[in-house]
Amino acid sequence: MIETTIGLEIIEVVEQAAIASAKWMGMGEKDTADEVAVEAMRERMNKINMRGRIVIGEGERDDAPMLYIGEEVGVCTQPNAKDFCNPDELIEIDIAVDPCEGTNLVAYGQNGSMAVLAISEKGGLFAAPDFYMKKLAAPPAAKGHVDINKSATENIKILSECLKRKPEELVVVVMDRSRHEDLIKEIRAAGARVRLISDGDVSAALSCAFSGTNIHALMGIGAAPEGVISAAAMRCLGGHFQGQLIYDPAVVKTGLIGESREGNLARLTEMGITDPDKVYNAEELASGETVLFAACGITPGTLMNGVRFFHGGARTQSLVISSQSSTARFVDTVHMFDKPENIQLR
Ligand SMILES: O=C(COP(=O)(O)O)[C@@H](O)[C@H](O)[C@H](O)[C@H](O)COP(=O)(O)O
Ligand SMILES: [Mn+2]
Ligand SMILES: [Mn+2]
Repeated sequence: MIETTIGLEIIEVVEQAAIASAKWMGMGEKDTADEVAVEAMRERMNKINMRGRIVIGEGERDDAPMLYIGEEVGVCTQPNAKDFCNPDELIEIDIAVDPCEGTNLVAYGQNGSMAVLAISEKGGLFAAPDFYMKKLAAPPAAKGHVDINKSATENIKILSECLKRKPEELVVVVMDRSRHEDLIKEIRAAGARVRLISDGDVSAALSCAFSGTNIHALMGIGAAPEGVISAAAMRCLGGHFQGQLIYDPAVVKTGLIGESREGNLARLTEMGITDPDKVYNAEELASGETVLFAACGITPGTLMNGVRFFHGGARTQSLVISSQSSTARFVDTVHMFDKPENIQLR
């Protein structure tokens, strides 16, 4: 239902955000790389005949005025909507966005950044606070076998059995943060190899669902909003994803959560989260009947190329995943800005 309503327009949404941000690649200005992506994403989204509401957006972390949580997007949410569409005929949809996932990666010209979003019917995406989240992602063959409550050692053994690989043939992605020192030691001691990333754990989670990426698991703590977006993709792809909110500042001493455990717990209660220790699986974080996910590479990544500019145009690569049609479409697009003289085949 959602897929036919919005069609392939969401590809353009992530493409426009990625192109805008890629213009700032390597310029050392992370805020600008982020802002232009947000603006481009919002502008294109507001041209779609839909009644959308942002449930995960820019607001909390960056105090940004656009694509904030609760913002209504789409032609059919505008005051003059009735001139263009019949809003009553359209279902309301919830949208989780990260227009520039990996702002540091873009600013410093490093791999793994993307413009990304997830969509579902109203209430179909967990409205996660901008807290941390402990995450475990793994390939479909290990779904339901690995478990975030088990130790990394146990999970590596399970992964090894499910994927029919020796531990040393496994690669686990972990964010390069001091909070992961013990985790990294444990993974290595269990025989698996560790790929450390400075940012961009959505790309890492997603990569677990595709064989051939040489990424077999994501372990450790990243941001909760990115966890929901990753879960949306993993749910559609049948991959394993679990997430658990982190509210205790003793676990992650800096960053997204407040300084008091009690204050953080109170905030979760206010948001209606009654069991703060709950382990959510992909189907709970993205529970809607229909879930769509779209991403476009800004800088090169495991699954998608980054934006490549040429004289008069650009080429992008996106990934659109739908639970409705059970498809994962890799979309390669040539954008012709000024009638380029030369369009390369690949
Ligand atoms: O790397 C990330 C940054 O995202 P963005 O702000 O959109 O560029 C995310 O993939 C991480 O999940 C997460 O935001 C990060 O782990 C939280 O930041 P930190 O406190 O540096 O670990
Ligand atoms: Mn992000
Ligand atoms: Mn971002």
